[in-house]
Amino acid sequence: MASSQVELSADGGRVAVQVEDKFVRIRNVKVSVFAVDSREKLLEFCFDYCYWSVDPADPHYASQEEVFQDLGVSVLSGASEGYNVCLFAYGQTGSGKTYTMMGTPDSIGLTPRICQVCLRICVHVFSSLCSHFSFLEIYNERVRDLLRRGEQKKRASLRVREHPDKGPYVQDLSQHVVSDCKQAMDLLEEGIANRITAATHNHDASSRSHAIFTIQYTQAILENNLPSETVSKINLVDLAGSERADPHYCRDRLTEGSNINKSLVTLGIVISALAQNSQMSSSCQSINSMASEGDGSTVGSHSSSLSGGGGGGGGGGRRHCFIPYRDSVLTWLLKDSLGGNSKTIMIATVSPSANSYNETLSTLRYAAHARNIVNKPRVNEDANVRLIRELREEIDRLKSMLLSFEMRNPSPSLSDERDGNLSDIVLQNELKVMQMATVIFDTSSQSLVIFS
Ligand SMILES: Nc1ncnc2c1ncn2[C@@H]1O[C@H](COP(=O)(O)OP(=O)(O)OP(=O)(O)O)[C@@H](O)[C@H]1O
Repeated sequence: MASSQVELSADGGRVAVQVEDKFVRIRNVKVSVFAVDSREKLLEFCFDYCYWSVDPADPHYASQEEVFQDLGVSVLSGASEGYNVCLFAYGQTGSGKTYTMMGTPDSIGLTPRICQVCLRICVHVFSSLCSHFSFLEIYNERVRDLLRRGEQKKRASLRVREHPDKGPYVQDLSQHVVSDCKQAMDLLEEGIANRITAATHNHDASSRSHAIFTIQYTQAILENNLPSETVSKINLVDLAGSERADPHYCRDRLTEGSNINKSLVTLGIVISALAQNSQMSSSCQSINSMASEGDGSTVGSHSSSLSGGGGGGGGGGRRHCFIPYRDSVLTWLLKDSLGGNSKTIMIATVSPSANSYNETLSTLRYAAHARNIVNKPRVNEDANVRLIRELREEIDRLKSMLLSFEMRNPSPSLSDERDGNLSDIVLQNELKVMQMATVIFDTSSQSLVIFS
């Protein structure tokens, strides 16, 4: 990209963005090379992956396949390990969010590719198990089902509710069982066609809503000789143009402007608060680990209690920020994806043109913030199977304690009482495990498919 300063972008502006390996550089072309002022001419950002996809003839051009191999494959591997995964595209209008997430008929994007592979895995590996798809849009802070048919279609807006364990969800959102690729592609096309779009100053089919496509992916596995189900959720999100967070945009469409604004502005607040909390936790952890390095006897205990502290407490006497997830429908629905039980990837799409300098810089800063967030994903395993595994681990731990106790105290009179207590606990746990294992076999023998 050595010649990028003199290249012109599609909108006639000078190319102001350079991509090299994991770095994106943005040049402020208004600042003269000789100027002596406080404005910076070149700013650099580092991300996990950076792609250049302006001109297919460019040797550095990143194809949809390349993006899928990096990001789509990690979404699928996260889901197959039992994690919730979220991938969302953020950027100004016309910068390529929908192209990246959905693609075009000639160049399909991440969502159809992920669906296809997901279904292939379900069909070949899990024989009769299949995935559930749903597709919604958030428009003017209202949730619309993009896959609702017939009479039900008339019910315009759906309610968001929150389950104490499963988190926020959309009540009455249609779920579609899909068993082959054709069905999946038809559903995707139907949903995309139902999305609200409009012409904007630089994009004649601009998405005015935030779209969330969800795949619920169920796997049956055999763990410690017990059948178990893990259910992972893949959220694929195509946001409306980020300039809608700017109060000066869309003055003529006041209602739409202000509502889309609300979701995107709240998203910005949530991301920066989460990044701040994550940084605070990591600095507390390093202070604690430095402290415990000086006092070798207690290594580990402090740092593990801190990392388990969730979003509220926090150590070191400093308070974690409140995260206003419920201030907008988008952040409420993506609560887990943004700061909880999910492996999340943010794709920031930018225009290479100098005409979009401010918007591009703000998108890159946004993404740099989001990169600091540390989520706490966990495998969504069956609660009973998890309990059995924990009890078995406890039994093993108690048995080894008993053994070492007996070895250290050969005189029976000293250790009798303690031995008796430990043996009782081991026995009780073993009984619990047996009872639970029987219940799981009884209730699940009809519904689970175990792959060989
Ligand atoms: N990397 C790319 N290669 C080829 N065409 C692209 C690429 N990125 C975007 N486009 C094309 O540019 C146009 C705008 O892209 P797209 O619809 O993805 O923008 P967007 O960010 O989703 O915009 P909006 O927020 O307004 O919906 C589309 O015609 C799309 O096909």
